[in-house]
Amino acid sequence: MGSTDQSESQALVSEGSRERGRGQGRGLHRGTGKGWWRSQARGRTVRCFYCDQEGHIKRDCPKYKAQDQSSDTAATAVMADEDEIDVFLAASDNGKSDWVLDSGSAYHLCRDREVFSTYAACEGRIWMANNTYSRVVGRGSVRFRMADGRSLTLTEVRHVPDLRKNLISIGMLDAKGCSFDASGGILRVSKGNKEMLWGKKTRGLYRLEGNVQTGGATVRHGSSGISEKSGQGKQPLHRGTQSKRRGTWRIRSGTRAQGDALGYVRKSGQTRVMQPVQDVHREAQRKETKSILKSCTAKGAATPKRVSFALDLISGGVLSSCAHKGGEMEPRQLAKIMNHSIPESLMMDMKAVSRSLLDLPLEVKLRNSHPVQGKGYTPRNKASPVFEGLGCYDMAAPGALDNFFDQLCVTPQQREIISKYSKAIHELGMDMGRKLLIGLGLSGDLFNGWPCQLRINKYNYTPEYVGSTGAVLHTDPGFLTILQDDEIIGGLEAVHKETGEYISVDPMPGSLVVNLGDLAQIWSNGRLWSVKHRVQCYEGRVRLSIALFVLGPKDGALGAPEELVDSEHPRLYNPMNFEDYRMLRITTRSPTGAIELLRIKS
Ligand SMILES: O=C(O)CCC(=O)C(=O)O
Ligand SMILES: [Fe+2]
Repeated sequence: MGSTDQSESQALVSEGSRERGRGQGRGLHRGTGKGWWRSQARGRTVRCFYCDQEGHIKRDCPKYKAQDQSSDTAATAVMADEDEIDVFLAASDNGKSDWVLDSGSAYHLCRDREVFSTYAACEGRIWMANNTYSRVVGRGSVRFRMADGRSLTLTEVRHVPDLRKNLISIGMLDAKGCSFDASGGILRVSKGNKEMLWGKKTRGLYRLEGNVQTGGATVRHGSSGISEKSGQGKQPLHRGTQSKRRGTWRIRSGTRAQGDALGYVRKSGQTRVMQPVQDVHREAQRKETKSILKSCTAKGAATPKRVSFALDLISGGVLSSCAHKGGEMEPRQLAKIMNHSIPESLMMDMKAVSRSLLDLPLEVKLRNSHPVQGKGYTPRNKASPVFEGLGCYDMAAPGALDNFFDQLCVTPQQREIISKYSKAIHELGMDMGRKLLIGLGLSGDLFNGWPCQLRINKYNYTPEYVGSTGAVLHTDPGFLTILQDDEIIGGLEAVHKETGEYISVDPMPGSLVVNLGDLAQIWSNGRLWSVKHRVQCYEGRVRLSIALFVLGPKDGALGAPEELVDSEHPRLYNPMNFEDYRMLRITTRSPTGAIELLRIKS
């Protein structure tokens, strides 16, 4: 992918991590988040990221503190829930700690607070292979004494009290440059030509040959995420304070678990073929996503909240017809689509190109100008210190992309990728316009000739911003938005229409988020709803998203067509032209409520 951001490859499952401590993740983005930006962040009105009340921050939140203290209880409660393998390993834990290496987990996960040698409480969630979330309550380092006496520290370990299995993520090790070799029932993990750790196969699980070290010995953090000390004097292998069930870390192999169906090593004839771990994860994610989508589109299935908007265009039908329920329209606000027409490789290439464009010097980015504010480059500014965005207005119009390319001195190879992606995403948008009409019992080419804007959004998050807002609560003023959000860093949150709750729209690699804007609500006479959403900073790492905004017709006002207006459905909104509506929102400073100004009083 040609990315320069080392942090981005670390996670493949979704996690919203909102840290209390400051230690983790620092220094990854040197050169950003310097003094001026920090002072901006400090000046904001505070809102608790845990209970959403104003006036205090999460660290001081009484509810957060209460849950934090009760996390030990939660960890104890899961003891009764061990499966057979866990019980076996726990029972055999006579002075040895059991750690499992896992190709299905995107993070190192540990359920025991007391084994961490460094620790910062945080709040987040992690998507598990059984399609549920578990709470992340902290992160830090865990030290091991390997069987040969070397000391090893695993960093960036998430503390997940609900966990049934403690896992060392092969994906994370891979992202840190480790290589793997499995033979004779031993899995060896090396870095360069140095062996870092190894696991022995027991009942299909590779168990780390080493012991957790607790206590105050020095911890040295390596940039690789694993640090190593050799030749240390003997230390107690296992402290008396450790519980029996501590440290059941396994290496999962082959067919053992749902999220792990592929294993990390494939055999081809007699030759062992190492499959790129990232590919394995992506495949596992795809499978997981599909099964979630299946479960939530299945008849009568209880839909878990986090995927309540999930929608599969292939199995679920078109956007709006999918929203029909018992003949009645149940408007959808936001959908996550898989199985769309855009190849994942193209999405990733576009992300890589976008990242490099936003890494250009400021003076170059400023050349992406447009007479209308917000349609070209939006630099970071006082009101929005983390956000910047590049824009190509009316991207399907002749010459628009070429102009964008010239402004930013885009290379021929980058041009090809952007052109391909723009064509594909634009076609998808147009297709959705047609399908929307079909879903409403109409026909035609709804979006034909409408200007669309391509925008590449970058959120320059650093740890100081965790818990703050990257994009304020808003609705999109246009008709439809198709977003390729960050495949790793979450943060997009939509407001549930009925409950008013924030629902986090978590990353799912390969998926696109589709949401409707104000113009869709006006045009559909209230059958479709625009969704209020915002972007929060969950992690102090750069977040990147690419949006296609289908805006509105170039000329003339857009209102509900006659077919959607009758005595039972009187016209709700006065028609309006997109640009006028956009100005109305700006002048009335109404990023969410301007549509009410168009409501026809009955
Ligand atoms: O970056 C995102 O995830 C959402 C961006 C967004 O809401 C917008 O550009 O309107
Ligand atoms: Fe938006």
